[in-house]
Amino acid sequence: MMTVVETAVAARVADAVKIYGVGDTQVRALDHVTVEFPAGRFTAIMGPSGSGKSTLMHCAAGLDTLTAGSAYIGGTELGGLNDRRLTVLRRERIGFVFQSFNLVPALTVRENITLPLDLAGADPDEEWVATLIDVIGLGDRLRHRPSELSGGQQQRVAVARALAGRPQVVFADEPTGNLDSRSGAEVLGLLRQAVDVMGQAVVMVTHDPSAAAHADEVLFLADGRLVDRMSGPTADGVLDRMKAFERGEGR
Ligand SMILES: Nc1ncnc2c1ncn2[C@@H]1O[C@H](COP(=O)(O)OP(=O)(O)OP(=O)(O)O)[C@@H](O)[C@H]1O
Repeated sequence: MMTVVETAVAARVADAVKIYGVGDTQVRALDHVTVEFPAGRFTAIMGPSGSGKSTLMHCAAGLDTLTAGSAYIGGTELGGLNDRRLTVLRRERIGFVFQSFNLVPALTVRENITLPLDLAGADPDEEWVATLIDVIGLGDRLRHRPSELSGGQQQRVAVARALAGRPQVVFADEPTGNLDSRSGAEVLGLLRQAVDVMGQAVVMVTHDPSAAAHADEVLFLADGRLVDRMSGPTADGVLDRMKAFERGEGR
């Protein structure tokens, strides 16, 4: 019997076009982008300001809709879903980490972590939640509110929340943008662990070459197009590539 080895795709966009505005003010934020985000891999998205990184992430995650082309989470095409089903899909199959943490102030650390499961009406897998709490190192802070935590601690809670439902893919938008380098490195280490130990798919937008160096692959966007990719990135390698783009090479 033949064995077919397939890399599962956690998320992808095909021939994605996103146009904002009309007439003279029209902006083509994505210009025929095709990209796959494999399961069990950490992908970073880089590029100059305005190159379409956030747009790509938002459209891939069903937070915004494409003008043309298609976006999939696993085998599900997002364009075919109504608002209600899209909301359910985001809640059950995608984890989000934002630059500004976005924890619920009135809830405790523990309640924030299990919030996606509570909203989905799912019973938390207590063993899994305990593992996550252990990994983020905040076991003694479970009854605290977000305002009682440092930025780095809050972002570690946000990562645990994103992982709590074992989603098909985690999208992280500048997760280290508001953190000092040490807290940032802790958060990146957590995301890396989620990929290596849990087989999680992670997609991260970042401006920071040393953050991107934690990924398995870096995708480079310029003017809404995918212009390059780098496997096994190093911070220096990514920085050199970014500088080359700024000089206008390789477009
Ligand atoms: N809601 C919107 N309305 C109009 N234009 C928009 C909108 N959102 C983004 N754009 C434009 O689309 C282009 C891509 O924006 P996007 O935010 O995806 O870039 P980015 O690479 O994430 O930038 P940054 O690194 O500055 O966050 C930019 O020219 C931006 O001005």
